[in-house]
Amino acid sequence: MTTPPSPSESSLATSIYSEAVPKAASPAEQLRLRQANWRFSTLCAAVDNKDQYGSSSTPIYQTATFKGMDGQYDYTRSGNPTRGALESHLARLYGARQAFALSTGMTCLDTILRLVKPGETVLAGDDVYGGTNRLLTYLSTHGGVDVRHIDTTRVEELIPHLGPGNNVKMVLLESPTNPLLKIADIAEICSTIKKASPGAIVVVDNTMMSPYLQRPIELGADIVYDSGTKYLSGHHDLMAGIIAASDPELCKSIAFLINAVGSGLAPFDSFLLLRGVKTMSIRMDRQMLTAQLVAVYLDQLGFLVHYPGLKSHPKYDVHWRQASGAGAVLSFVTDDKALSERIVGGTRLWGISVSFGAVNSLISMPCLMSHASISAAVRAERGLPENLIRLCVGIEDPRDLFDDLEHSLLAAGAIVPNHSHHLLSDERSAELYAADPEAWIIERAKAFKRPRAAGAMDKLVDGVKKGLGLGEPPKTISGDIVVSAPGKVILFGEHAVVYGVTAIATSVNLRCYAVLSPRSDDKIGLEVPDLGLEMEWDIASLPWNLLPVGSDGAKREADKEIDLPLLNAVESLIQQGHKAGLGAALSFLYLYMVMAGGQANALSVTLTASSNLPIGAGLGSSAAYSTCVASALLQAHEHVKITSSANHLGPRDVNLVDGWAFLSEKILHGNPSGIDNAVSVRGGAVTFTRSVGGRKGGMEGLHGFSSIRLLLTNTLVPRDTKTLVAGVATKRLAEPHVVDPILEAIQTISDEAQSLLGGDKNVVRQHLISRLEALIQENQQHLVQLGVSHSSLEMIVQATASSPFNLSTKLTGAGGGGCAVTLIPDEFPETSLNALQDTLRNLGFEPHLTTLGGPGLGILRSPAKGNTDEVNVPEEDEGDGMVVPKRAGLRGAGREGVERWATGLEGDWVHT
Ligand SMILES: Nc1ncnc2c1ncn2[C@@H]1O[C@H](COP(=O)(O)OP(=O)(O)OP(=O)(O)O)[C@@H](O)[C@H]1O
Ligand SMILES: C[C@@](O)(CCO)CC(=O)[O-]
Repeated sequence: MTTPPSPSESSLATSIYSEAVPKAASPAEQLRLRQANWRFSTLCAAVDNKDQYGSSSTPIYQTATFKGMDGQYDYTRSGNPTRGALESHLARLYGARQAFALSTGMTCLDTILRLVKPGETVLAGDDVYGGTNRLLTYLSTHGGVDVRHIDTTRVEELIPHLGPGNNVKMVLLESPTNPLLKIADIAEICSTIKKASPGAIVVVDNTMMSPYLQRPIELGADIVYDSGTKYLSGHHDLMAGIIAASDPELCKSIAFLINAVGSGLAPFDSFLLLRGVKTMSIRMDRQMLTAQLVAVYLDQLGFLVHYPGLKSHPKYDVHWRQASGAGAVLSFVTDDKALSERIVGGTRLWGISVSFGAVNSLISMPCLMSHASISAAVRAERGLPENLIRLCVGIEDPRDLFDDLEHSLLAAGAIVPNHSHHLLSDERSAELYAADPEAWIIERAKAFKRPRAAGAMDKLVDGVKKGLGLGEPPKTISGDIVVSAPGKVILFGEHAVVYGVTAIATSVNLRCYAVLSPRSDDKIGLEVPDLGLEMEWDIASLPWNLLPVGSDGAKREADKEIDLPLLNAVESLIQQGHKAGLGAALSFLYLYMVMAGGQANALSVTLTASSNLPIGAGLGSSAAYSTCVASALLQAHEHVKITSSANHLGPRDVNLVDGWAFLSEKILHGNPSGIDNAVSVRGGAVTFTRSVGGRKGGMEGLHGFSSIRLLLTNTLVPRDTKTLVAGVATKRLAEPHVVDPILEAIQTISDEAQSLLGGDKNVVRQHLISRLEALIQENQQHLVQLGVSHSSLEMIVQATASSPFNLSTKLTGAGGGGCAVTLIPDEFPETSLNALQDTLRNLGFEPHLTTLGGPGLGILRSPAKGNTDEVNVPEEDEGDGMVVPKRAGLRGAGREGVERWATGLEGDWVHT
């Protein structure tokens, strides 16, 4: 494999400026001619700025109007000095008479298409950008224009449309096409069109190349346009489009339309684009070098790769005749849509995004993202594979990009270690990379292979390994498992509930969400973006030998107690700087192991969890997380199944999840009562009594809760439930005569609250509220006596109790900071509620009104088979409509976006 010539060395990159300098010319003339010979990179950087103060960078003329009637400019819609400077700079780069800067690439196309009249024909490629396709479709349905999509990589396909009497006004080309990197012979098409249809205009969307690599006007095209959002600006910090043309009449028509419509680029964006373009060639050189390596690597691994830098590209010669580089976008097929989703979902450095051309590397599945606005049927007709992955290479260090991509390919099962080749040693890798990057990447790729492309040697080695009981393909799940579970508010009885006192709690509308996704590299992974946690372990390295003999994975019953030697061994595997991360990883890994029951039954999976609950604030974030972990793992082992007809989870499943979530809570909390997980799994409002010392426990639904308004206020003081629960235990041991009467008093409070909230129709509303307020105050006093309040909580108690609010507040959950809950009576005015929230905010707290009650555990049921290929992407907006692999979507959603992410998923949620 040979690397194509560096673009800066290519003759094409310099050809348009190679005028000879005559010896007899004057110094000024000599300078002009020398400048005319400047190469492309020099032209990019050397902006000809004629500012009156000699400013080095072109100033931003942020003005709509200009004074006086006889100046060069009057109104920014018609012209602006910053835009003007950009346009003359770009005209030189495009080798065109004139360049125009517009608001987006699509605005360019819109402007150009206005040159076509109803009844005329537009011939366009069949692998055009989705947005282009959308606008062309609109033109044909609303503008009476005959739009025909043909394979423009085959000139002969154009011929039938150019017969005598044809009405072809415009031919629209992309080369290379996006995302299949097909090549059209621009010069040949131009000459064919000019001969057969002299009046037709050839337009080239040059965005994939930029004027640095390809200048279609020199090849005979009439108009070229580019999305300036891509390589020209290079940082994805602006939107712009450029049109360039040389025919004076065309230039006049385009200028007329831009002024008439008002689509010229704004001054500030013109400034940014002018700044970006200065580094275009240097950015693209770096991007292309890496793109070539990526293409060689994937090709070497046996994927079908589309990239004109590969000699195997069917139109390699045509491309290199008309362009001086292969660009930095490539695509490859995996033959499996789910596999592609796993690859895309597993990368980190390669961001998931539409668009391309910026300094950051991107990965996407065009059929789900940039080309989603083309229907699945049309995509199939045009040979756009659903599993196609597009890579847009940025300027990062190639070694980091390969580490990331390789990790994801391996985890997804797209490649497996190749037994006949060893991994490159670090020294050899460094040596080869420095000496010959292409040789380095070929060697690197040899250590892996595609699973199905096993050679005879591999088969032999695999066979021997299999015979030894090694080398079985890793067990995994068939698709993503998606679950969610709510947090809770305890209204009465926290802490006391640990000792068998009744507590009253309800779920909140804040939830933890989790995706369990398959992987194929014999590893297990955990990603918790809320805690900045990303970990993975080799399944074989887990302490399986510590599992009790006879564990077989058929765990239908949850373990009641924690196996401490196993827990300690698991803990020693976790290197985590902070306590929260340690707890989350420990409970996950422990449950993972005991639920599998042994290595033979272990599944290679990654759990991704994220929550919009404040973590460690007393709202049961750990129980919501535990419920998600338990329910996802139970489904993975098929102990809990959602049938296509079920509209809720049955009691057996609910109890099973609850049991395992409780075990996880034991790891996180030491001695939990079980109320948090009970509410998280079941949702709604309950009274909960733990079974202690032979006394019967139980749980009952409460229905008088939903109409009561509660204000939750987060003190933002971090605390740890485990420590607080242990503190009460110590106090009780030391002073039972103090603690036991408190527990009894709390029982009395819960009893009264239960009868008030239990749906007794005879209770007058006003009486109900005022009694609940009194009970809240009493309960808070008892919690203070137990030593679990905090000065921040007391501040909230006082602020809410003071005039004019006169409200009752107590801590909720474990206390020691965390959240306070305030009862808001029915008649409490909105203005006062706002004033109260302002007061609390001014004190440095975070108040929010929450909806109480609502569903417990939710499991996402995938859409029925048959519909799965039709992704529900809004037609009108490429960006918002993007469908991202579930795991990556959850990872990137953030606290604000997680609920939107969940409701936007394909399928329906089945709740308890
Ligand atoms: N979204 C999450 N992802 C992963 N782990 C979580 C998540 N939320 C909570 N956890 C785990 O739960 C621990 C917090 O539990 P803690 O009991 O201290 O708070 P809480 O459950 O919010 O409060 P309370 O138990 O008083 O209601 C974290 O340290 C972490 O280990
Ligand atoms: C403090 C506590 O009562 C509630 C924590 O949300 C502990 C428990 O019940 O597990």
